[in-house]
Amino acid sequence: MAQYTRISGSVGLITLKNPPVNALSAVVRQGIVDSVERALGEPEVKCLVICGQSGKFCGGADIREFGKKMTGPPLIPVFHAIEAAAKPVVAAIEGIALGGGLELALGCHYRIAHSKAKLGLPEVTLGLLPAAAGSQRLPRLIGVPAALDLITTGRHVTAAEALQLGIVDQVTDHNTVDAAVKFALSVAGQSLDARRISTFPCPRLSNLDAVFEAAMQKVRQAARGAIAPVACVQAVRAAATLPYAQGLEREKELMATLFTSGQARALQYSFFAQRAVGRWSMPSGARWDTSKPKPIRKAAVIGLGTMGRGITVGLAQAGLSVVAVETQEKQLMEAKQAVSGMLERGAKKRGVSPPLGNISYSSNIKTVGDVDLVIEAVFEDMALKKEVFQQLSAVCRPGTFLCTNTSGLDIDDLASQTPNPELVVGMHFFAPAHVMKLLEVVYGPRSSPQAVATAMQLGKVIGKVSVAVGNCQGFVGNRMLSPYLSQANFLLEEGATPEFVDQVLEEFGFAMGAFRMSDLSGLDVGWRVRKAAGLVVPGKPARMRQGCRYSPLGDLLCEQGRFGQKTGSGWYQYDKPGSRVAKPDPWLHSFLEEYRARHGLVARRIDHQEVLERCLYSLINEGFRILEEGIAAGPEDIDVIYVLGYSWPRHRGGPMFYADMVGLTRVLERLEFYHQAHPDVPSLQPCNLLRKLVASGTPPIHRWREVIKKVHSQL
Ligand SMILES: CCCCCCC[C@H](O)CC(=O)SCCNC(=O)CCNC(=O)[C@H](O)C(C)(C)COP(=O)([O-])OP(=O)([O-])OC[C@H]1O[C@@H](n2cnc3c(N)ncnc32)[C@H](O)[C@@H]1OP(=O)([O-])[O-]
Repeated sequence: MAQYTRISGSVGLITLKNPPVNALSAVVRQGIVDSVERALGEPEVKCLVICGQSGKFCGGADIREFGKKMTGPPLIPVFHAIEAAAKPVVAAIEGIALGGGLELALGCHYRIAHSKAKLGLPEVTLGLLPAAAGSQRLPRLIGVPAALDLITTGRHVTAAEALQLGIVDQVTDHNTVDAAVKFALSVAGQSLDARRISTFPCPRLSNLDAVFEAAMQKVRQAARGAIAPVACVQAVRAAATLPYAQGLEREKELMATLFTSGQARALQYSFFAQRAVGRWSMPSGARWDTSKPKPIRKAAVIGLGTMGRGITVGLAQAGLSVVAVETQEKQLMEAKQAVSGMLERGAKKRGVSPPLGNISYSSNIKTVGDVDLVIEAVFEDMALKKEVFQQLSAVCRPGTFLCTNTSGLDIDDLASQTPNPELVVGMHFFAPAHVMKLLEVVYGPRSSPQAVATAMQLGKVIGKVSVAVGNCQGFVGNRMLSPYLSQANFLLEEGATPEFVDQVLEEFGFAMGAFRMSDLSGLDVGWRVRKAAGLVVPGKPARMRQGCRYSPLGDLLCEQGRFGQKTGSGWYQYDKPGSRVAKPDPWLHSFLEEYRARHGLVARRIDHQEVLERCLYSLINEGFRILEEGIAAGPEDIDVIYVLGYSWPRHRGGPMFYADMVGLTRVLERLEFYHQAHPDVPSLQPCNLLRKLVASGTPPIHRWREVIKKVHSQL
């Protein structure tokens, strides 16, 4: 709702009340209309102030209403009524003014912001554009280049930047509503002719075409198939070239296309999924709302390689006290220098001082005796990790949580090295650990709910989106990647090239195709895992392992020392070791030809559809298996992992959302087709849960949990 009160007799105060972010729901919109009308009708009222309750101005349109039947007054006329008012209307912006929230403020005659407020038009991140006249008013207020930047990136700006850009008129460190009331009284009675943004001409640009061409090129490059950023540029162009009323029409047209697009649905699903993963649950019945985390004040990181350094930086930046341990003195010194550099660069960017004092460095593991939680981040080697866990059990005080940063090793096996396995959880960070948003929190069968809650909470404190998942080979992300990569390899055996497979996957929206990504992460990583799993056995029949089809192509490249970018060659060739520019490699092409000839394989023409379906559907099928086994609690968990950790195109929601969009019946049919053609590839065999979902009438994704629950109850 919107509450109307009178302040100092002559100020009408409208307070938006719709927790948690005062979104502009139908009731709020109606409340604004009624309150404005009332204030304008009261002769004693000289001016109006609009604010939001609980220190939040407004988080924009109510996203929960999208896709439902529209009720209540539409936003544009509401904002026009405010702008047309004969009494000054001042927006008192505390906390946030985002999307429709900022558009509401732009409809007001003046804007006063608290110094800690954040403002922005993030609609593009939801697959939309600022369609309550934001795309038309903002360029008129701050000029085309600045508006293009804000609208196409959706970035939030601080109050200070908003003041500099001319979005707000005043910034205060004190009570914003008081400041706005005072300000409103000071301008009461003055002409408002120069305050109505919709009447402003858009500032002229001599190089208009060049500016828009450059903007379009930039978004097309960054967007990888996303349509909203392109529509945002088109809407701003309308503001720059058309009268306001026509610009609004164009904005409406563009919004209509976006609103009904699958991309907007995917991005909005992704928004809610990222929040839903915080409400985790375990098959044991333990849940986020019944498991209390223990506060962590002091943590230790063991092993200061690339991952350990990033984790140390993340913890220190979040204000925690960190003991950073590396047993070799020389490596310890190198790590200290690297960590300090990372902290200094990060602090410079954020305009704060680097939290160097939060970290104490040590070469002695005994120094972690008084910490609340340890994150072990030594080399991915089970024997080494076990040794470290045994040492930690001896030196840590009782009750210390022991976490391991691993991308796939058995958490329970490690936990068995300690007298208190309930205190052990996995924390799978993604490189670079201080930058990547994703954290897989892996619980073993003996991890306590409190240990999981603590790791999840710690993830939140250091700015991660944490997803709780069960213990299995590769957890969720890497386990699903395995059949995807296998298919990519099989396609090469059958006639494709790495360039073609990557091109198809990149056109789909991945930042990098399977082979470019493998070259970047290092081919030796998977080789080591396959060796440990007993798959790389010289002398075995080359293309079968444990009764299933196996491609040794990656192993053969590693045997040649081709580990990817770091060695200057892998699936591609590079100018020099470490170079990032991948070039097709004639050597690789002849190697593939020889390989096919040696194994009697005849290259055939493989089309886009086959590459996409085999790579993606096998990955999705593994996702269904993961859900069936209860390793992930719901499809949102998998989708968040893939969007944040594996560069799955955000505008496609995630693999499970994509399956829903394609249609589960179609996914099932195609998997059946490919499994018939490749009966020795078990990952192409449709899993039970997928069959059950189809049999139960292909419910939409938000209802899958009901079917999953039934499957679990039958087990
Ligand atoms: C043809 C039709 C014409 C339409 C006209 C277009 C109008 C306009 O241009 C479109 C928009 O405004 S688009 C909108 C543009 N605005 C945006 O894109 C802003 C989106 N929001 C954000 O970026 C962040 O939530 C904040 C920074 C606001 C708070 O961050 P934080 O402090 O870390 O908190 P948190 O954990 O993130 O959220 C807490 C709870 O609030 C919930 N919720 C949040 N916003 C919501 C909303 N607008 N709505 C509903 N709910 C919203 C959120 O789900 C969560 O619920 P849960 O049940 O507890 O899980």
